[in-house]
Amino acid sequence: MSGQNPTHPDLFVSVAGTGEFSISLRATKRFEINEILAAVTGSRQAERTYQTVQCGPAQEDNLQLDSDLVYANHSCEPNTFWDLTSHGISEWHVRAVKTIEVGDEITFFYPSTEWDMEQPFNCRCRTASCLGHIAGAKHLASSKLENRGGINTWIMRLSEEKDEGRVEQ
Ligand SMILES: C[S@@+](CC[C@H](N)C(=O)[O-])C[C@H]1O[C@@H](n2cnc3c(N)ncnc32)[C@H](O)[C@@H]1O
Repeated sequence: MSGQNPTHPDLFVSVAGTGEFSISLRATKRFEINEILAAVTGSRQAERTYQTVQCGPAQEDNLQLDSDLVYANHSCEPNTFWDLTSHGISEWHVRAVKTIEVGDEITFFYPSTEWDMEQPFNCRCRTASCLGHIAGAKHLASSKLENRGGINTWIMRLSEEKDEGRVEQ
């Protein structure tokens, strides 16, 4: 749980009870734009939960993270991209898309990995471009996803197939 046995204390730690969320992930070092924070590791599982990260186009493509990355919250203006596009799990990683200062919350855009979330929520990221309800990419227009960038390619593909009426998930 939060605060116990941190997995990457020199990079980030989970913090309980500060700000908007019960648990959030905070940087313990500064990261430059495009710097890789950490590998995304865990075990594949068929069940999708609010704590899994989708790692491919199928309903069964889910990853139960085995690190403090599991505490990363969603933001509509995130400071990281979770690149799970490569076929090899060993290449999956979290990359900074903004400069991240020590103490900043580390966030990512959940619909960049999640097609249809198990547990949608009303977003509390408080950013100017907040989308409000976050339920996964399936519930967003593909044009919106395209314009913002930082979306895994298989999510973009599902979104285009949905536009063409070819996906029923
Ligand atoms: C994997 S957990 C992230 C850590 C979580 N904050 C915790 O306390 O365990 C994902 C859950 O955090 C909450 N969450 C994450 N980002 C959020 C946001 N921007 N607005 C509201 N709730 C959010 C939602 O309940 C979501 O299902």
